[in-house]
Amino acid sequence: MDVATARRPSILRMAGGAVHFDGVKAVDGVSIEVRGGEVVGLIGPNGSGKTTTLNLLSGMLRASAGTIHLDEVDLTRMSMRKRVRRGVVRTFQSGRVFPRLTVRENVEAAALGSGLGRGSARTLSDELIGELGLGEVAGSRAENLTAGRVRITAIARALACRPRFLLLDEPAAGQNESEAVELIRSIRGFATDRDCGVLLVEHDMSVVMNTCDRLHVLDGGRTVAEGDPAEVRRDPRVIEIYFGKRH
Ligand SMILES: Nc1ncnc2c1ncn2[C@@H]1O[C@H](COP(=O)(O)OP(=O)(O)OP(=O)(O)O)[C@@H](O)[C@H]1O
Repeated sequence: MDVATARRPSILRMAGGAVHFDGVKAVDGVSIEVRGGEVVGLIGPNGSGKTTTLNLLSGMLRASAGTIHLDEVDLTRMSMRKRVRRGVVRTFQSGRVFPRLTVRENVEAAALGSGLGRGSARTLSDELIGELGLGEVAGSRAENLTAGRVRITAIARALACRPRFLLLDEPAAGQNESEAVELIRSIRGFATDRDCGVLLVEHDMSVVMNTCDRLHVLDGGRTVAEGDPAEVRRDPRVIEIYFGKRH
């Protein structure tokens, strides 16, 4: 590609982000970035600050220190709603859906809400439903689904918003390892096709090893390692956290 015309990927970036709760340093000076089209795994033991980092990036929580930018735009003090309008979309571990609507209606509603017309919303939701393996429950009400399927429906809704950056809180919770890997690969396919950056929280190192472009490891609210998954896997501090005496 001609270097002069090559498009620079968008970047969502937090620099020195911090938040404390009653003296607990939940996140303590974390710098993290995600580029359009890449999938970054945010991992670490219980209580290491993963969800809080997602909350800071999405605007659910305000940082007590540090900055958050989407390219040149300062998001640090911007509300969650405004960040969504700019394309920064977060999902929740519990999966948030309309229980009385069918899976298809849930996904279409999100696509319509993002400004697509009826025909395009239907096409996109059919595509997402197929890709995420929801075809056989497309006509079922969300209230009748298993917890795992509700979570995947919530992910389909988030993708239907056509995000520039997607922040996923344990998308594969409750799935076995091969289902988890398959789900993250599907999300990855959409991210790559649409130049969407994904930051996903995951407990399980083996799930993220083969599905993420980069890993960011937290412990005690601080970054202990980041980079290529194979390198991170060999980092002595990561080995200590995941395979050392503490576990
Ligand atoms: N609203 C809150 N009030 C008080 N303390 C909080 C709050 N939210 C998080 N914490 C504390 O901040 C620290 C980081 O929590 P966080 O939920 O971000 O960790 P996590 O890595 O996502 O953990 P897990 O893997 O268990 O979900 C923990 O010590 C937690 O108890």
